[in-house]
Amino acid sequence: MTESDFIVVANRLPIDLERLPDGSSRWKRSPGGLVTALEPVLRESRSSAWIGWPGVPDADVEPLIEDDIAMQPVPLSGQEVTDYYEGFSNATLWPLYHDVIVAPEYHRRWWAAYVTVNRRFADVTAKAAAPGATVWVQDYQLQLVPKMLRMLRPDLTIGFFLHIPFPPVELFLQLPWRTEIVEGLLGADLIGFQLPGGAQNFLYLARRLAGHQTSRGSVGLRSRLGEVQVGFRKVRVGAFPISIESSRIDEISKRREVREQARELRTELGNPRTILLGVDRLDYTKGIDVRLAAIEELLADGDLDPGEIVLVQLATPSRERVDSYVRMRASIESRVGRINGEYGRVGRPVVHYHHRPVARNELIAFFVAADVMLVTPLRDGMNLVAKEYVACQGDRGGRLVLSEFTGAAHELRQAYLCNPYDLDGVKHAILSALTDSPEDARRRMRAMRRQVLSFDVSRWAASFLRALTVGPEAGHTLVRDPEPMLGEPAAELTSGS
Ligand SMILES: O=P(O)(O)OC[C@H]1O[C@H](O[C@H]2O[C@H](CO)[C@@H](O)[C@H](O)[C@H]2O)[C@H](O)[C@@H](O)[C@@H]1O
Ligand SMILES: Cc1cn([C@@H]2O[C@H](COP(=O)(O)OP(=O)(O)O)[C@@H](O)[C@H]2O)c(=O)[nH]c1=O
Repeated sequence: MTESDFIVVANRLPIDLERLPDGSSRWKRSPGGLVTALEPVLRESRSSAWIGWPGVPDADVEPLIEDDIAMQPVPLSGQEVTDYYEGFSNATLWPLYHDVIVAPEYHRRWWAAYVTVNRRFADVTAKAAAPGATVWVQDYQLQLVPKMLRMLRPDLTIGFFLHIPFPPVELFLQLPWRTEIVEGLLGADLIGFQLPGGAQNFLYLARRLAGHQTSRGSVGLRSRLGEVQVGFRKVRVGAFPISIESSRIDEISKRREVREQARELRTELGNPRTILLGVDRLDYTKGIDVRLAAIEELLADGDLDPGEIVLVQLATPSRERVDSYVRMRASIESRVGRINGEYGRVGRPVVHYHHRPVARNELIAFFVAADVMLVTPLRDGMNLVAKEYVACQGDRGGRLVLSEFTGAAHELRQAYLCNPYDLDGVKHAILSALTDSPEDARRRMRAMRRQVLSFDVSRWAASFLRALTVGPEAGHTLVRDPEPMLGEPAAELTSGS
């Protein structure tokens, strides 16, 4: 592989290797919003590469070019998939960073695998980067890579972006390896979070846990970066809310064939008066159970007529061997069965539940067909699905019910916002969305479309990379606390991110 000037390093490649029963294999698109967001960024930049895991254990894959993107696979053994990916990444960090919705597990063996795999990613990147290259490390699976890479290649410019929430300080402090993680991240020149709250939580930890001087002023969106003084280096910390290819999705949603596909979907669903839609990876953070519980109660209360509405729930399989995911799937599927058993008729279920990935263009037809989109996570870094729905609405007044605990809710203020822990509040938001006047719904949607169409994914990438390579607006005065760490309550904490 030739050396690259710009490298994205992520746990996954944008394509996953799929092993077929006949022993052959093929590539398919990887799940999740990280890939959705970064794929267009990389497709547009020359002399670039994407370093990541090809999605299956023990895959011996040569570097390849796919869809104009040069890819460098990093292999993981079966045991590493268990300990680093399913274990430390998705049964320790993922629940810890998502408000401990399920209890995080702390195992030294998983941590050791996390260190080993992070080192492998750093080694591969150090070999692939041209002198003075820019490297953009992604997400919670690779938080040690910035420091490891800086030690190997001090000539590189290193950025890091966290796609999931950075947790409140009190929760982060549970982590036995908290200082190593903070110091790992501080190997970067710029650390990006989805929201200012996450950046501020991190600044607090850099000061109190690692004893560095940091700025104290508040961090702004894409501006007013914070700073951490690490020896002679200044590390900047900022908030860069991620987005989507808004105009492309808008354009696809207006195509005649997509509109036709949306009409066919409505017909296939029995021409209900109202189509409600949920689109998620099957993850306990997404609050699929919350929206099902709300719909079940609204049906029981007589506020929804099962003859008039259908809920389509598309649920992509995700992390299927992690215990909490296995339990959540069983409980969601049993609730779907109960709702249909109670309120469906022969050939007319109320909930259409599909446990499979849906291709992007097909998904857009669902967004066009849906009258009400239900996005009810208990916590979510951003939630690109909410933005994609908005981008697909054209001049229609589709209605978005949106959890306050998503990153997207900080930008989409005109959605029907709800607290997913307050079931009555969720029911109320759904009923408001259903009964609001068409003019009001259109007014809300117009405002959200302005936001989504102006702040698209290329603007997200450009703002991060400009701050990384050119340098941002100056930060604030640096301050060191008299006593590094611990135990005392954090006075200026912002919860979540
Ligand atoms: O790779 P997986 O374990 O299958 O998980 C898929 C991805 O899920 C997460 O996505 C996040 O990134 C989105 C884009 O920034 C954001 O909108 C969403 O809120 C996040 O949950 C995860 O962070 C990725 O690393 C995974 O690839
Ligand atoms: C269910 C489903 C989703 N997609 C696409 O995946 C991403 C999901 O991104 P989001 O930020 O909402 O959440 P996570 O990253 O998963 O935590 C979005 O672009 C969806 O359009 C898909 O292509 N197919 C699917 O079936």
